[in-house]
Amino acid sequence: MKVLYFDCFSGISGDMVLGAFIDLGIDPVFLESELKKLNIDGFKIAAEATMKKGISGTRCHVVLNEDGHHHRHFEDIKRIISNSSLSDDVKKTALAIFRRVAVAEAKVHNVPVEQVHFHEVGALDSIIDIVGAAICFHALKPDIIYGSKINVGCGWVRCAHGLLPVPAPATTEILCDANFEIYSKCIDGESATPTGVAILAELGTYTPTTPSFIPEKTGYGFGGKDFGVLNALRIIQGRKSEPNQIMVVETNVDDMTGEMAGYVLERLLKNGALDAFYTPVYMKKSRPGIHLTVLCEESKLSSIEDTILRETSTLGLRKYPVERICMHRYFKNISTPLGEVTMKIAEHGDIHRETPEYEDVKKIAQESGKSLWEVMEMVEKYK
Ligand SMILES: O=C([S-])c1cc(C(=O)S)c[n+]([C@@H]2O[C@H](COP(=O)(O)O)[C@@H](O)[C@H]2O)c1
Ligand code: NI
Repeated sequence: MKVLYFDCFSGISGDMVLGAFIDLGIDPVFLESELKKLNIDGFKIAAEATMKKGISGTRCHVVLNEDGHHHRHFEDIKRIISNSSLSDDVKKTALAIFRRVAVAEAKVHNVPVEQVHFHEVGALDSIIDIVGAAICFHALKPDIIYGSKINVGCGWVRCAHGLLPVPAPATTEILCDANFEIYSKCIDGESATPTGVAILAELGTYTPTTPSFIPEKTGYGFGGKDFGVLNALRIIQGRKSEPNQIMVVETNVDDMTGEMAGYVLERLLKNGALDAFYTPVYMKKSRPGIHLTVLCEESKLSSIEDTILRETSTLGLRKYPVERICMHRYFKNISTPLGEVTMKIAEHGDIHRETPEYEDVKKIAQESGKSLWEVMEMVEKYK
């Protein structure tokens, strides 16, 4: 299982993310050629291997020519990304990151999301940072990205609105919709930007302490400012064995129709649940209700939580980690006089169990006119 750990000891910005990904091994030529699929001119990726505070890493920034300094609305940005020839996965991730920035700006400036007018954040370099991060993410295909506490800096930052407090209002709103702890230490200035925080909030899972995994390599992406301390995002890449720990997410509802309940299970399984099921319960005021249980990997937690809160009538949910034991499973085909049957084999220690796939047994029973019992007995003789 591939792990990336974003160590945000001096915050995170779009440039720092791209720099760290390139330092980790993403080819800048590949990145630029993918970005050209946006069909917009006026930019170049400048990635330079360099040293800061004696540490080698990569400084990456987007170089814009005159055409690049456009102001855009969220609608324009959505159109550019959707109409590009990037993969659907990259488009989906980039749009989700941008939406976080747009929702935050809408809230801060009290305008509808679609009409958010990006001056700095919407400038071409943010599009490049966000789409670039999505490209790197889908190229590396991590199973999980962990994110540390974020050192956001302190003081004031000068931007198009004037002098704003750090973290900037947009950054703060993005953080309010994420689940990352923030702090400020040793940095006078803005170390976490809206773009950087939105990327981490979308791709990452917060971890208050260093996660347990086997580190394999590191990438340092330098920021452009000099804060006196090392201004870099460090991504540590590593691996850990397949999770034997999964999450259980639960909620109770008593005011959904049966049709809605069925739909919710379909959505949950589509959005990454390992299993999802209902148990009948009696709730307050003796109301018959349903208890929803969802099993999922930690990396799918935010998608599962979102589905439950969006698609059910619940006002909250519970979640907790559980250990699981999985038997090793594989398949083999056997030939019988009535046709091929796939056997599912499950093993654990000295336990060995072979079971015919139900759909194969059913098909043979229907085609031969025999009962399911007779077909099962017949299969036993040929396995
Ligand atoms: O462009 C806008 S509207 C803007 C809003 C805010 C608010 O907090 S509101 C902040 N900023 C600042 O712009 C720069 C660029 O940010 P990136 O995420 O594009 O790197 C940064 O200093 C923001 O705090 C812009
Ligand atoms: Ni703003």
